Amino acid sequence: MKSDFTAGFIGLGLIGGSIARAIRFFYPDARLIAHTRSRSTLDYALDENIIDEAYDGISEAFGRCDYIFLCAPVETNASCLERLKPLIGADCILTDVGSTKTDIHEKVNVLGMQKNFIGGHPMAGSEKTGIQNSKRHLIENAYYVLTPSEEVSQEMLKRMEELASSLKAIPLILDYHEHDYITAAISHLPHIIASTLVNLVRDSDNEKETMRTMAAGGFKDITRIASSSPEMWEQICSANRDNIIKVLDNYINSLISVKFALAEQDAGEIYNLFSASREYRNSISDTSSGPLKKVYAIYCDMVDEAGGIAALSTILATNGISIKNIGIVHNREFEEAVLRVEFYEKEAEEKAVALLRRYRYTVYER
Ligand SMILES: NC(=O)C1=CN([C@@H]2O[C@H](COP(=O)(O)OP(=O)(O)OC[C@H]3O[C@@H](n4cnc5c(N)ncnc54)[C@H](O)[C@@H]3O)[C@@H](O)[C@H]2O)C=CC1
Ligand SMILES: O=C(O)C(=O)Cc1ccc(O)cc1
Repeated sequence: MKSDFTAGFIGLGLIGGSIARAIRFFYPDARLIAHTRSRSTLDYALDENIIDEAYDGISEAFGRCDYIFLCAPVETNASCLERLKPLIGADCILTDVGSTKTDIHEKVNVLGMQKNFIGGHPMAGSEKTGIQNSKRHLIENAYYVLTPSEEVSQEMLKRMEELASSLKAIPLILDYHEHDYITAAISHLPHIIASTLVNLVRDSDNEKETMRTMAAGGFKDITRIASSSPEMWEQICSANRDNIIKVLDNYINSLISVKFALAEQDAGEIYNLFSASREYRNSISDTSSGPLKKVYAIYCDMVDEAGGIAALSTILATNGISIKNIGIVHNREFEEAVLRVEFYEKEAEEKAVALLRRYRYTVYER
């Protein structure tokens, strides 16, 4: 794969910005061009050296691209295809990052653009939006689903897989219908559940807002994604309506079963609910790839148990590194107890490893 390619971006927020940053880092000779809705995003991207050229519309310049990434909300991505059709070259890989795939594939089929289109969906991200929150590490170790059109050549698909791998993501080829059923269950329904739960609490609260005040760990854990972009999620839900309705029906039935079990005082059934979910949830690794938050943790040999935590956290704090979590771990993986230190982001983890090694700590990265 050549390294001096041109990549175009339409939409340059959390996901587009993160992919552009990763390309800039791994391919310093690549040329990056972009169009987004707001001029301030383009100016920011130019100032931060994320892109080389900015355009206020989908101009002829996109005809020079070896890759075009559609990184706007899903309806906007599909609506750009018609304008791109006469511009793109025969070897251009046209891809998107949208959370739904059937809608855009159907538009590609109608327009006869199957030879160029490989659907894409990096299974990474967060409730945040905008290029200011983008990070070159965002897609690292995350599955990057690819849904090639039937007419895409093996050579083009290989190029796209190689690009995703070289940006440190893990390509995973899926049929686009299957993709949309899977994401309805593991991503779209959970967003609906989080938002309806938050709104239920808001509507059930008293005037003093005691529920809001007391809302604790578990509630916050499962409702983080209720802070996601309404514009983006309305479009995802509309585009994947049929699949979401199917899994929503199953979910409503399971809630009704819980209600019956409670009414019937069926303790066994309630116990089974929690024990089955515990077993399955524990089998999903928090460090594995996917839309679950990535964990940036390191392990250090303890120098002395009593002052160990204090000494290490002082070294990190005085060097401007924030700790998300710190604690002593005893398990079979390590001979002696070790300190587990968790960070908010990859950069902090990398800085801490280098720093602690300079202080002669033995550091394990897992
Ligand atoms: N947020 C997440 O965690 C993930 C989102 N996605 C998908 O990625 C896409 C982008 O999402 P984010 O980056 O999170 O959103 P974002 O809100 O951070 O960025 C969206 C970008 O699209 C631009 N845009 C919006 N309407 C436009 C228009 N009409 N013309 C040109 N540009 C326009 C905005 O200016 C912005 O640059 C969506 O399709 C979403 O389904 C995929 C994986 C994860
Ligand atoms: O914030 C989270 O945990 C997410 O679920 C992020 C996310 C949002 C949309 C996607 O299509 C994929 C991942």
